[in-house]
Amino acid sequence: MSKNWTKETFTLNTGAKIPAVGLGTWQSKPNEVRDAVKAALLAGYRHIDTALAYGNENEVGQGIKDSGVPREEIWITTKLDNTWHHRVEEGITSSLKSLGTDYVDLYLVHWPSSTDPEDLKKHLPDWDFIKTWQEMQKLPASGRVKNIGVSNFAIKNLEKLLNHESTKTVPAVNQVELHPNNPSPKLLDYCKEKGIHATAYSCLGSTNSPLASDKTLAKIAEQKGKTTAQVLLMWGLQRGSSVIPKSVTAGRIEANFQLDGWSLTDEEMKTLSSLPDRFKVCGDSWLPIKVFFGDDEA
Ligand SMILES: NC(=O)C1=CN([C@@H]2O[C@H](COP(=O)(O)OP(=O)(O)OC[C@H]3O[C@@H](n4cnc5c(N)ncnc54)[C@H](OP(=O)(O)O)[C@@H]3O)[C@@H](O)[C@H]2O)C=CC1
Ligand SMILES: O=C1CO[C@H](CO)[C@@H](O)[C@@H]1O
Repeated sequence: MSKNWTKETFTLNTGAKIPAVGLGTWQSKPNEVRDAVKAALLAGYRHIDTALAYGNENEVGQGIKDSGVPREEIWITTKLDNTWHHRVEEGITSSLKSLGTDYVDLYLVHWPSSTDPEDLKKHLPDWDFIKTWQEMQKLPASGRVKNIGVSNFAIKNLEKLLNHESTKTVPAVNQVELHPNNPSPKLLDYCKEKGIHATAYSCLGSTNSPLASDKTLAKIAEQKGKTTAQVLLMWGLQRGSSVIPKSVTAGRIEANFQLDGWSLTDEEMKTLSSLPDRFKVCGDSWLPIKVFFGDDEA
């Protein structure tokens, strides 16, 4: 059954409603991201994804103000950087200041890696993401963070977190890489079972996406009279994940939001979920510890 996805939300375990489609901003360059955020909000987007690590929170905040859309109508997600795990309070304070807002709707632990700021090849010896989550859990009481969640958490990391005695708040969201070349059905099922909403990042396969030349995807898009990007977004949405396509190109920002009143059939969904190729945009080789264990793949 087709939906009007541009108005649709997913309800989180806190009762909050995250808009199904958002704008990604990783690799959106300075002087581009401000206009991209404004263009997206004027096109109807109500969800913007950023991170301290992207170095663009300031411009994202400016784009939001330029748009004239009231703050309370917009869902803002930002993320705690790996080298800030032992400074959660400072991390959120810095992000709020850069964004020029009093609160964010969602604050995520960007990776389950407490990286030593003095040496990016090292993990902090006395700090892991369990301690980080203890600090994260304190944030909603202040009103400066409406919901807390995680990102890039494989099942093994989620199990460790959920089974720890200090975990009182189940993450509202796990933001992970999801596209037909990295569909992660086991991880998606696990999140669903635990009441954790999954947001799909690199949902188009990111920059230089191998999916851009996938013949099966191209055929489905042609048959439906849609772009391959629109089909990829619909595939993500129909699996129950919110999607956050990044673009700094006005025409693409608009086209990526044309997701109302059509759908993929069960057969098309199955075909796209069974593409044989596998690739990951964001691996863990750059981190001091392993965070993926294969259970996010499959
Ligand atoms: N939590 C995490 O660790 C991560 C989170 N993310 C988040 O997810 C967002 C999306 O992921 P990202 O990796 O950026 O990649 P996406 O899968 O969103 O792809 C972005 C790329 O696709 C291009 N593009 C966008 N729309 C179209 C279109 N309609 N037709 C053709 N090309 C198009 C963009 O180009 P152009 O801009 O030039 O138009 C850009 O090169 C990020 O921006 C970030 O906010 C991403 C990675 C990791
Ligand atoms: O959001 C992100 C974009 O990619 C980066 C490099 O892999 C990461 O910092 C992060 O996952």
